[in-house]
Amino acid sequence: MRTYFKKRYNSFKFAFRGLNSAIRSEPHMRLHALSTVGVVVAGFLCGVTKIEWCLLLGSIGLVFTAEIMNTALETLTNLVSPEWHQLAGKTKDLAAGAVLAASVTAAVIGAIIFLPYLLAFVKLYF
Ligand SMILES: Nc1ncnc2c1ncn2[C@@H]1O[C@H](COP(=O)(O)OP(=O)(O)OP(=O)(O)O)[C@@H](O)[C@H]1O
Repeated sequence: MRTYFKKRYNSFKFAFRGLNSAIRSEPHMRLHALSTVGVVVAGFLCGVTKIEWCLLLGSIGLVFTAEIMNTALETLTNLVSPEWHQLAGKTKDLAAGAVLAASVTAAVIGAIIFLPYLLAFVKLYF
């Protein structure tokens, strides 16, 4: 039982190490972190509903997950194929495509949620 908990503890430790490494070494991750702060502040300012919070947080998680998987695949590709190879390029392009798909989805969800609040604000004050 003690070994079980020790193993789970180590798994979390390694996972947090990966998250920390991604945030420290990837400029895109810092951009995502900054966008996250912006979205959370905007969410509080607009007073978004519970469902809207869930959609926003889900989108944030989706983008972070895609970016970390992209970093993992880039790192592995650099290890396995540091020299130019068509398949290495394809792997990196696919991983980058996943980040783009997640980011566009998050941007559209953000626009659907925040635009009505923005329009209401504009109508009220202008
Ligand atoms: N070993 C390789 N063989 C073939 N093409 C590669 C290789 N490495 C990179 N490429 C091509 O160059 C593009 C950019 O690769 P790079 O490793 O610079 O990724 P990046 O998207 O700039 O990463 P970062 O997230 O660090 O900015 C890849 O998407 C791929 O098309």
